[in-house]
Amino acid sequence: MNHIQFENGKLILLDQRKLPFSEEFIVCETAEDVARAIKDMIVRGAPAIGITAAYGFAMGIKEGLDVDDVYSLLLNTRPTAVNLKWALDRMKNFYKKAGNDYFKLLEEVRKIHLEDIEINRKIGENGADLFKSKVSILTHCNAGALATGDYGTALGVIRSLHKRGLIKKVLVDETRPYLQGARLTAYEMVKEGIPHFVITDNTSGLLMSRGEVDAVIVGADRIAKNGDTANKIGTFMLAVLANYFNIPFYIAAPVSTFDFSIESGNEIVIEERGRDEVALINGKSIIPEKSPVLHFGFDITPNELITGFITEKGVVKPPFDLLQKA
Ligand SMILES: CSC[C@H]1O[C@H](OP(=O)(O)O)[C@H](O)[C@@H]1O
Repeated sequence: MNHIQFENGKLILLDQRKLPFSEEFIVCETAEDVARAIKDMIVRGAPAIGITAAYGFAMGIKEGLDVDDVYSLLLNTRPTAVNLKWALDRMKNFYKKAGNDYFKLLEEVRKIHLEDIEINRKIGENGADLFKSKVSILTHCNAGALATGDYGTALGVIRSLHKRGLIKKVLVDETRPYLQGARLTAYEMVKEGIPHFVITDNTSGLLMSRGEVDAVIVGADRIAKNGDTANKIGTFMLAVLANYFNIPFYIAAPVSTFDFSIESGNEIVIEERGRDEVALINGKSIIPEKSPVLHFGFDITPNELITGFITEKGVVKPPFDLLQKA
C-alpha cells in the first residue's frame, strides 16, 4: 500500500476520506500541511500518523522551524494515539545527534517507516500462530495497511491467516461515524481477495450469539501499563459482548503502542471530534439541526476483557515483562 510516499521533499498522502470510491492524493509541502493532514484524518491510524509526523518533523527542520515548535505543532494534532508521541520523541532524540542534517533526519524517518512494516509482518505471524483451523474473525475500525506503514496490525494477523488458508470469513463492522470498517477495511479485504462481510455496528451481538465469531481482533491507539487499551469507539462494547459469549478478544499492536508511563486507562485522553462527523453522511445531515451530539473518537477497554496482546515480540499479557526487556 503506497498511501504514504515521500518524493522531492514533499509528503504525498492517499486521502483516506475519499476511499473506497476515489483514490486521490494530497501533497504536503510544509510541516503545517502535515499537521493539518493528521488532524483532518486524511491519514489516520496510530502507527501511520506516527510515521507521517516523523516526515513532518524532518520537513519542519528543513523549513527552519524551531525543533520544539515543530514537535508541538505535530504532537498537538491528535491526543490519543501514543505512536504519534513515540515517533516524534524518537525524531527529537535523533535530532540532538544529527542536528539540522536533513538527509540524516530523513534516513531516520525511513527507518521508522520500514521498521513498522517489518513489525507488522511479525505481528501477523505471531497472531496467526494462535489459530490451527479455519476461523471467522470480527474486526473493528481499520487496523490495516492504511493505519500503518503497510500490512497492518489486526489486519496483519488476518492477512497472515489468509495466506495460511485459515480464514473462513472476516466480519467487518462499519465503525460509525468515520466508517473506517465499511470504507477502509472492506477496501483492503477486496484488494486482497479475503472473504468478508460488512456488518452494521449493532450486528455483532447477534452473530456472536449464533456462533459466527471465533475471535475478535482489533488494533490499539494506546495501551497502559496494566493493559487497559484505548481504541476506536465501540471497541469496549465488542469486548463486553465477546466476554459474555466466551469469545477470545485480542489486541494487535506494536510495542510502540504501549505507554508504560501510565498505570491505567484512566490516564488516557479520549479525543473528542466535531459535530459534523456524526451529523453528516456524504455532506447530508441525518439528525435534526438543533440536536447536539456527543462524539468520542475512542473508548477504553479494561484489561480484564482482553485475552492477549499480539505484538512483534509475541503474544503477551500484563505486566508485559517481555516487552520491557532491552
Ligand atoms: C493500527 S492502529 C489503528 C487504530 O487507529 C484508529 O483510529 P483513527 O482511525 O481514528 O486514527 C483506530 O482506533 C484503529 O484501531
